[in-house]
Amino acid sequence: MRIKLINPNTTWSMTEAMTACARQVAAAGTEVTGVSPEMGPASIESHYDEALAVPGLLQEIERGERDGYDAYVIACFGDPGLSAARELAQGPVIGIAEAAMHMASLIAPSFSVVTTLARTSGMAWHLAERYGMQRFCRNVRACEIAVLELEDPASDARARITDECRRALAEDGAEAIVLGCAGMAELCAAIGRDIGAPVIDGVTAAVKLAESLVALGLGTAKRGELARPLPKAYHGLLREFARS
Ligand SMILES: NC(=O)NC1=NC(=O)NC1=O
Repeated sequence: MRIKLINPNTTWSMTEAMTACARQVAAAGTEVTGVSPEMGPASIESHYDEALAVPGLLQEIERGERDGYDAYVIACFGDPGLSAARELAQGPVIGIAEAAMHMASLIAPSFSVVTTLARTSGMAWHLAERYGMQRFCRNVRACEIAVLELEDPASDARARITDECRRALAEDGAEAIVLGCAGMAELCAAIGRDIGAPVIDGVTAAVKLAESLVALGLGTAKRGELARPLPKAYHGLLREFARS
């Protein structure tokens, strides 16, 4: 099977890192292709960034449909454009926040999210509510690390994230941790060993969920809300999004 992993931000080094993590867990018969859109923000740290990431993301979904991909992963913790992407896709489209929260709920009665900037915490709380995860989610903690700082070898990002994870276990009563950024995927295993508790990265969780759904012959339900968008005109820069 072929899975298209879309990092909605335009930082290709981050795309390559998360795709490598995805390929490490992918089954033998699964081909994972990682891409960033041609247009969009270098990182997604606000509602504004998220809104401007969606057109490029949807372009990649449309291209994926044309190229015959079996499933998609939206690899940004805000799950940007998830429902719109599901309207375009025949196969499953999995957001990393939804995937990580559901996986955490299967192995622990409670989890805390450890994320980047405090200003994105509200978005994580909103997703927990939207996904019915309020009774599991004990807290959303921010390390005040910019997304692209995660890639800086000179940054103390791993130490700061690990310390916040420890505080989540001690203070929130969380029994598992959900990493709140695709850029943290490479740190997941090491942090899990350091803190002695399950740490879930949404990128790898989403790849395995996508694989499972495809293996079960399950795709996006296309009868109602997630049916293909209706044909209509789109103007200006969005002109190319018109479909017959
Ligand atoms: N909470 C986050 O920082 N999410 C993210 N921003 C990105 O650019 N990628 C993410 O996963």
